[in-house]
Amino acid sequence: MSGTLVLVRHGQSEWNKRNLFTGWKDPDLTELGVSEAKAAGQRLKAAGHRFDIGFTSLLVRAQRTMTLMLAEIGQSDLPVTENIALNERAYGDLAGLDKDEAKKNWGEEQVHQWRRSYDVPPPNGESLKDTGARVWPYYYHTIQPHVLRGETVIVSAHGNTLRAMVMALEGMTPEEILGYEIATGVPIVYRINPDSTIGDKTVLKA
Ligand SMILES: O=C(O)[C@@H](CO)OP(=O)(O)O
Repeated sequence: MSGTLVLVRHGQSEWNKRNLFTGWKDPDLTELGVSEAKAAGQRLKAAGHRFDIGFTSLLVRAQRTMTLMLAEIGQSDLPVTENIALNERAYGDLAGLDKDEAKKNWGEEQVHQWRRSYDVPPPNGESLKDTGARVWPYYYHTIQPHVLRGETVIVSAHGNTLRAMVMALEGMTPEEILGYEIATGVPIVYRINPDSTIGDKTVLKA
């Protein structure tokens, strides 16, 4: 029996709106972020998903997105595990800086490398590879066993932790992940076969 894995990036945060590097900082959702989370829940409900377990990070934007989605689905009592492994990539010295200011200071190409490359870490922060080094074991040891048992699993996390997960799930190369973006509040639904291959993928856009 195949299992289902749903990945959702949190709704817009205060710092997404202000264009600031966020990482492990802990801003809340904006009003738009709250609506995005509710809309994601409504789309999951309309697609008929009922969850067996949820996973999220220690950061309020991902936790609140999970709570808002589950309320829409009518599953506010779902067991949800919170783990630091799903926290956003640590942005080091960039956390709290304006993304456009950073481009002016260090140049567009350098900032793009820090934000989207596989293995170039921002100063004192994590590269995507470093982030993957904590996300992948957590996925394979803790999340995937539920999916392979045929359960339906929801993960509410962050742009770069989800990029790391998608990279592993889809077998993307470092070049392919460079151009891959994950939108806020748009569920990505994978049906996963018992041998861990992907059956199909659906993106629940508005
Ligand atoms: O600031 C951050 O933590 C992330 C996600 O918003 O930014 P980006 O991946 O776009 O560099």
